[in-house]
Amino acid sequence: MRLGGRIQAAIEVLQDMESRNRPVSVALKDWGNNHRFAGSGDRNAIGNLVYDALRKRASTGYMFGGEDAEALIFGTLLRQWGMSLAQIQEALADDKFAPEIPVARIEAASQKDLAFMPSEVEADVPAWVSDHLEEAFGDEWVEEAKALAERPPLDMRVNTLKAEREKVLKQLSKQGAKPSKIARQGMRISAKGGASRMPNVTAEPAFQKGWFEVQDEGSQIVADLVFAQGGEQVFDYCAGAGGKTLALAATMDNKGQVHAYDADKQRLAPIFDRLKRAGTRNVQVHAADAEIDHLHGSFDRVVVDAPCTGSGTWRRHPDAKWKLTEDQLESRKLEQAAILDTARNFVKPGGYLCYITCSIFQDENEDQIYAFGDRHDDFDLLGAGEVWEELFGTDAPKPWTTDFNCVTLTPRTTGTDGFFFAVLQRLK
Ligand SMILES: C[S@@+](CC[C@H](N)C(=O)[O-])C[C@H]1O[C@@H](n2cnc3c(N)ncnc32)[C@H](O)[C@@H]1O
Repeated sequence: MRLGGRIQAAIEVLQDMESRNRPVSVALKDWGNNHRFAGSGDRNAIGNLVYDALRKRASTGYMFGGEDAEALIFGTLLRQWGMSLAQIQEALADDKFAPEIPVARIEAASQKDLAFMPSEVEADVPAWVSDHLEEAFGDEWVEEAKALAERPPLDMRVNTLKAEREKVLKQLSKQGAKPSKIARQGMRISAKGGASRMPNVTAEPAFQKGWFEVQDEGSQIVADLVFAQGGEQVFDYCAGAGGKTLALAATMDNKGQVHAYDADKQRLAPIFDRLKRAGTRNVQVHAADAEIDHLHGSFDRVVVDAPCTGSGTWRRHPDAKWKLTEDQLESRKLEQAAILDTARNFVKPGGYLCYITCSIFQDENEDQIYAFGDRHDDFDLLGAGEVWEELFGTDAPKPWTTDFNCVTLTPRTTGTDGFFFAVLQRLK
């Protein structure tokens, strides 16, 4: 396919997503199934166009006077793919699959006065979200939000149970993998622009052999901040598909025990294959409440990687940014408080309760921790900032922190997805 056909396809995917209220991944997959002739390069380019368009939906819509699919896709070519109108015209000339170029709209958008663009539009977030971001980041909230509207890199974590980072980096050097700036076992392939493709690293023999996992650097860092030590008893209470479980087991060098539990069996299901491939021998998986009741008061560390709005992952899931509602945020907050209150029972006296979210909203983060402290005076909030310096030194990029206790990672500060980490110690 030439660029014209790809543009037309991206417009159709956005329209389909909108009219049938479907996730972007489903609309893209459906388009692929209905257009079997399209090669992987075409699918990738169409996906890039659609995801980039969603990342800056509000600001592009503002420039074009509407958030319709035509405006968003041509706006993406101009703003994010760096093409001029003349270049677009040249690329689409004599392409019978190309849509008509909205020349007048593009010219008007290029001349639009942006001086009065509302902050939430510049930030590319829903209007109701701006208060939450301002609460979290003060005057810097727009810059923080803008960094969440950029393309993310591909991050991987080396599985130290099977390989050393140097060795895996060598294997992936052709793909452009470099050591991460913060995570000690991290590797990164940076995002490039336009129709560029991320390599399919899971097809690499090194992945099949379990030498590395695909995991955002922020997720690796918060797993590291748990500070699990070999020989300890650790409970991953919201284990999901096991991203943190695998990282914890590797940090502990297969010594001690990691117990992995999730209230949702379906989410837990992939963990078994992943554990096998990674060569972990110290993980017990629990899919039923009855299996964990007797574990009260027995853990050195309990990790609550809580269900949340996922606002820290909007670079990777830009459609979720526009679908999130205040009601959903309120529901997540109630769940988080209830899970913390239950999970604390598993911590032994002197042990630690680690709270993680992939959200950047204070109401899901600091506010939850301070409210938990008010409800339970047998827990003390410790300084995660000190653990940070011990693990990553003082030269690495620093997270956002208001009090040196709780830390918030963001694309702008740490170059990672947005994550929150806090640790409390059980006193008695
Ligand atoms: C952020 S995800 C976990 C991601 C996972 N730890 C990882 O690193 O890949 C949150 C998980 O919490 C689980 N969850 C929701 N409510 C729960 C509850 N009441 N008890 C335990 N887990 C719960 C969800 O099923 C979901 O898998």
